Amino acid sequence: MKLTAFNSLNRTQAAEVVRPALDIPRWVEAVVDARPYAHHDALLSTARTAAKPFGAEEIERALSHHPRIGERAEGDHAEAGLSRAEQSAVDPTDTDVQQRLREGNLAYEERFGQVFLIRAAGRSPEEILDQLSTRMDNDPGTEQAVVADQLRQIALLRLEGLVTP
Ligand SMILES: NC(=O)NC1=NC(=O)NC1=O
Repeated sequence: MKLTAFNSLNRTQAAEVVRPALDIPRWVEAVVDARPYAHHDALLSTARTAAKPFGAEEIERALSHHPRIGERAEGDHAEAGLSRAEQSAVDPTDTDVQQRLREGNLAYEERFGQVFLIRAAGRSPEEILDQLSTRMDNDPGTEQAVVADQLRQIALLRLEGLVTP
């Protein structure tokens, strides 16, 4: 949707447009309530500012919307489509990659108690697998900051596609 159209929606409609980017109510409201935006950069900078910091419960809520890397999001709602597109470099028929992702995801979840989240767009399976093993060495506090940053990157990338200049 164009920025001008986004500016003219009512609050409820505008919230529905941006929610697939990041389902954190405080963030959605901040982005919606700063309208009208004079230009696209103002939208992105508001979204970036509102996405820092995230509280632990906000991260937990947002993570619940992300399928595991390698598991294709089901459904035809906006978020599932975005997730499938972001993970398009991960070939579901590559059994070696799938196996390594499955094992890596499980090990990560056992250690950190939450899904492994990475901004997958633009990354090869090898890069994702490399991040998955590298981040296993993080302590929980460090890893939580990394997860928050990945959430921010995904949110901004999605927002750029949902509301265009
Ligand atoms: N577990 C994940 O990292 N999921 C995802 N990363 C993305 O960039 N999109 C997703 O759905």
